[in-house]
Amino acid sequence: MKIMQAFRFEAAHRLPNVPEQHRCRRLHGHSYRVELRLEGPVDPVTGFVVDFFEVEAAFRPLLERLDHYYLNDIEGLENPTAENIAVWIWERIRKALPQLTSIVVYETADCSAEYDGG
Ligand SMILES: Nc1nc2c(c(=O)[nH]1)N=C([C@H](O)[C@H](O)COP(=O)(O)OP(=O)(O)OP(=O)(O)O)CN2
Ligand SMILES: [Zn+2]
Repeated sequence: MKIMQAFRFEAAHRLPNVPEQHRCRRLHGHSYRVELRLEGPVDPVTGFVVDFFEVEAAFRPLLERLDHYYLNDIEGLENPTAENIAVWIWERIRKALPQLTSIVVYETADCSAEYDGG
């Protein structure tokens, strides 16, 4: 069974490694959406793969580090692309959520990056 829980955060960033004329080199912000995707058997007693409350508790400390911050200031996010944010979250949450299969980070409604550890 597959489950997914989504979270949102607001943050500012700039992409330091794009060409000078690229607009994303300038300071700007996004309303990010993060999807945590998990997979596993359904516990016959609880009816859960993982309790959504447990997923929320695992992600909360990371959300607090991201929401309303300038992402480039965060260690490991000096180049805060959607791809790098997905990897950053994966590396910090995976131990707490062994059923995690992938993380999707949306910068806009139309653009996202998905990381599955591979
Ligand atoms: N592969 C990636 N490409 C780009 C990333 C990224 O993380 N991974 N990021 C950016 C910029 O952050 C940029 O800000 C993206 O947002 P935006 O310019 O708003 O993109 P839109 O297409 O939604 O812009 P419109 O104004 O709607 O045209 C760039 N590339
Ligand atoms: Zn951007």
